[in-house]
Amino acid sequence: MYPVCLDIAERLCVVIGGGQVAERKVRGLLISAGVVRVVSPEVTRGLLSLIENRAVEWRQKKYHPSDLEGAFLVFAATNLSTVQAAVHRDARAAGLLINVANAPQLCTFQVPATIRRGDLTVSVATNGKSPAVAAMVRKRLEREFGEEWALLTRLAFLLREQMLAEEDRNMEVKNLFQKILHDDIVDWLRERQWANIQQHLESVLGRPVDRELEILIKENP
Ligand SMILES: C[C@@]1(CC(=O)O)c2cc3[nH]c(cc4nc(cc5[nH]c(cc(n2)[C@H]1CCC(=O)O)[C@@](C)(CC(=O)O)[C@@H]5CCC(=O)O)C(CC(=O)O)=C4CCC(=O)O)c(CCC(=O)O)c3CC(=O)O
Ligand SMILES: NC(=O)C1=CN([C@@H]2O[C@H](COP(=O)(O)OP(=O)(O)OC[C@H]3O[C@@H](n4cnc5c(N)ncnc54)[C@H](O)[C@@H]3O)[C@@H](O)[C@H]2O)C=CC1
Repeated sequence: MYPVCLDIAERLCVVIGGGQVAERKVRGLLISAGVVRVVSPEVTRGLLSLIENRAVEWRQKKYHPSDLEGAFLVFAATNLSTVQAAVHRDARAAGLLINVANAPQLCTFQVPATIRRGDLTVSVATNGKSPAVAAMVRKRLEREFGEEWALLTRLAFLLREQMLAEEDRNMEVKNLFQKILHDDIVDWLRERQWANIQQHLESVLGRPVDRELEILIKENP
């Protein structure tokens, strides 16, 4: 398995099945701004409320190959192995990326356990060997990585944007971030110790960082 981050914004993701597993996949897709179509005679309460809010399209019927038209990603998440096999076969034939919830060996992609802190994403996979271990590691990461990591990522982005706009930059960016990113800055961000952050950044960069900090503070008072 080779991990990648897919841009699914505004792309159609078709989920066959409407149980708990389908619902979990749908929620993950919506977080990443995917356009979701669910095909299933029945759906969970959770899916129903997403459908009622028009966050998800529902084809209230059994799977038919035409349901895959226009898809970028396909998920087979029914409880019937014959349906699972048919969706897998049709998606493969159409050259689509396919996740088969009951058959890791048939998946062309698998879904990792994931935490998100702003633009920071941490995903955990076990090559399909133990999703429960993946979920366990995800829970640990949730405790270890708080919302301050969203701030750190945002701040680094604001600083990096400026660095990349300047000339003679490549070596510099790497060296500067080695100096900027240490454990203390994570603590300062958690505690909103803006003065310490400002002092540290200005001593490394040798320039004022009022603009970047103003943006960050406005977003995270
Ligand atoms: C291959 C893969 C395909 C895919 O779905 O993408 C797959 C396959 C299977 N899962 C099964 C079971 C469970 N899956 C979970 C949970 C999750 N499963 C997820 C991913 C994956 N599951 C992919 C591999 C990822 C990896 O590399 O590890 C997570 C990470 C992501 C997500 O689904 O969003 C999400 C946790 C999210 C989180 O908590 O953060 C739980 C726990 C629970 O439900 O609480 C159980 C019960 C306990 C257990 O079995 O371990 C079964 C047996 C079905 C049966 O027996 O009927 C199969 C089929 C098989 O293994 O044959
Ligand atoms: N990959 C994963 O993370 C996990 C996978 N599984 C596997 O995922 C599958 C689904 O699990 P659950 O959601 O718990 O099952 P479930 O029984 O709650 O839901 C099955 C869904 O499939 C729908 N369905 C049945 N026939 C259909 C058809 N012809 N066309 C379209 N939809 C149809 C049903 O209406 C129902 O909504 C099972 O095969 C299970 O073994 C189970 C746990 C975790």
